[in-house]
Amino acid sequence: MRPAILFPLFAPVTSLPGLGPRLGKLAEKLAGPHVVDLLWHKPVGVVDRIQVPSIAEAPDGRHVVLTVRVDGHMPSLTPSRPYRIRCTDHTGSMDLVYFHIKGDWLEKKLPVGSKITVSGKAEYYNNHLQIAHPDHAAPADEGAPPSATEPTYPLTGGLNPKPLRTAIQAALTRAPQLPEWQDAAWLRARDWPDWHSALTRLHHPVDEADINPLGPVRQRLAFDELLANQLALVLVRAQQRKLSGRVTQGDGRMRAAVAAALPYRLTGAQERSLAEIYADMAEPSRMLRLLQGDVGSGKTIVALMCMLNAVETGAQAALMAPTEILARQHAETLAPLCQAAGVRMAVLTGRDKGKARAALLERLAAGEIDILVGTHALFQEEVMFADLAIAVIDEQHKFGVHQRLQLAAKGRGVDTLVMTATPIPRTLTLTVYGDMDVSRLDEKPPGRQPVKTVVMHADRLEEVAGGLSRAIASGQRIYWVCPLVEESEQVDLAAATHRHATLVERLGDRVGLIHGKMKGPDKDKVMADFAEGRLDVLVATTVIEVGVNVPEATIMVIEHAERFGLAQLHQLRGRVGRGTGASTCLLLYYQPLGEVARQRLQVMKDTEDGFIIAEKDLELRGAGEMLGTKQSGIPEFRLADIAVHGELLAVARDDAKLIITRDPELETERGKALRTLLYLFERDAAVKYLRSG
Ligand SMILES: Nc1ncnc2c1ncn2[C@@H]1O[C@H](COP(=O)(O)OP(=O)(O)OP(=O)(O)O)[C@@H](O)[C@H]1O
Repeated sequence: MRPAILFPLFAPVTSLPGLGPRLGKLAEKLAGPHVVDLLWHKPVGVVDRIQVPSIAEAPDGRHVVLTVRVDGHMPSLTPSRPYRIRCTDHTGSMDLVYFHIKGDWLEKKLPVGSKITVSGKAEYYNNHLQIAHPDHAAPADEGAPPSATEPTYPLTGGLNPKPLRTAIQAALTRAPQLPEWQDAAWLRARDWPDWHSALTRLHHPVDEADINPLGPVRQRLAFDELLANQLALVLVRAQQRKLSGRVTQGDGRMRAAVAAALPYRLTGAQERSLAEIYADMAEPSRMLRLLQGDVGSGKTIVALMCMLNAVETGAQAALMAPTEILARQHAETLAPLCQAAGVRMAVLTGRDKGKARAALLERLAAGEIDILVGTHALFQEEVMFADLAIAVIDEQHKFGVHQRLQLAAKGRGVDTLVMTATPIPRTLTLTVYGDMDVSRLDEKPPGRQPVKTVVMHADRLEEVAGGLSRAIASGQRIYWVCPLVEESEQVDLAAATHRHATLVERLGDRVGLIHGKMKGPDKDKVMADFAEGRLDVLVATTVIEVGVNVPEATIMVIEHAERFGLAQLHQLRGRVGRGTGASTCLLLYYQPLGEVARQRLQVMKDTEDGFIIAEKDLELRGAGEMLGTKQSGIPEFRLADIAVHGELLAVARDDAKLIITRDPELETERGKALRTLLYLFERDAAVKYLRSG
């Protein structure tokens, strides 16, 4: 359970002064639901104010604080004119300027003849000093004048700097002194402050160094966050090791039957990865291995072979996919091969209900199903295996680390193989998977031709559509991916429906539409129609993003390509070029491209190597945005920035391993402090793996 000392930090943001229900909602949107989230909200700049003795001495462009006398109010006469307050001192006059406000309340607050302190950016118009929207203007004898330096924060519409700053300052007063979890010698060597001082300096910066990502304050806090992340992963891993595994070594007969039925030979990379996996399965400890293979590298057959290795011993295997479409597709690919090997395979997704489902579960529990393919429905409690020996999880980062273990818990000594096509740069792999063993499919099946990628403005849409009718006439199949509209499936859908209608008009009725809101069986039907050639064109929202395999499809059109993340474009493009035919990918953009957008699309033109694309993406956009979506499973760091703190990540990994070797249950003084660190960064689940956790 979370220690009491942290309770104040996990109170809702609305418990902070000034954050009522309305502003509270905005603060939550901006930073997160808890007080601690405001502490993690980093300043982006520092206002550096100077006290000036008189109007004549205020330097242009600087933030100044000065004391003046109110001479008169000049209300705005038309909406386009600002409200002005004329002020003077013994050296001259100046104006306070307010746009778009009715200033009645200002006359009361700053009455004519009163002495006031004002603070804001000094600007000269026609040699006359003015301060537009001062951040402070109050009677000189009322309250403290603003401090010399003040942080500025990222904002969201409707939440002004002042209430946000007040709330963050209040959050800071709730931050307790916590026992030190970092190694004292390491802190001294780096000259880093303790946690509380670091936070205080972050939110009361004296200069730019206090908010600079490479300064000691940010580095300390980033390292705390990275250590929490790595420690949690190491604990999960250690937990896996504690559980006993099993030795799995099939006799090879089923695999031989499948190999004989395959229309191709395995690539060198597939053989190599399989050898690694078999060796791992033969060890008495549990396997926890990542199979990383770029789009179209042939992971599915590798998955089947490892599952057969287990089935040959009389045990069972599970293959879990992130979506219904993929689960069904895997099942379809595997069915003929399973049949050839005399293996009983079944599919279970959320869609299976009633009697059929009950019968399936019964057969599974009785050991009459050898391989179960499905979606996260496999996690359900009623799903019980007779003897599960291996769980293969496709595109695991859509699931969580803990879900992965949940599936492994359905058997005795279950080996886990996680498959991913998302090319995650090496630095980031660590944050998602920690120190998993990795097998790589770094070679594509022979005969693949490079996908020709063309970037063009959408005003050539007509031309593109014309080209498509020629392609269809020559028997090609086409994906048409519709614009991605952030956070609005509804609008995505409208765009796809509209595009479908225009393409039907132009190309006839062999144009299908598939989107996330469709019912499962309808989706299956459209997919099958496209895969089997009854449809020439498939208009889709991004539901086809991962894993769909129709080797005959050779053209991919992506509208509004500039809105997609590079990793996503790479995934989408990976849907073509999967057979031996020459393929093309058209990236259409609408807005004139900015420099970064242009460079990103250029990367897509230049290379098909997922790892290069991922590294470039990281470089061009920063880790936070890389995969765009929250469910990508890549932890969203609040204080660390992987593009800047990559080196610290490696240190955190080594540190975490060392800590767990020396103090596996986190029971020493430092160990206890580290538990607090895990709670602070909401890695509660990891603490549960500890004795008395
Ligand atoms: N050794 C091989 N030789 C020829 N073709 C192969 C080989 N291995 C796999 N394939 C074929 O390559 C295609 C892609 O394989 P698969 O669907 O397993 O890719 P994947 O790695 O899952 O890719 P993605 O992550 O993009 O879905 C399939 O049509 C498959 O039959």
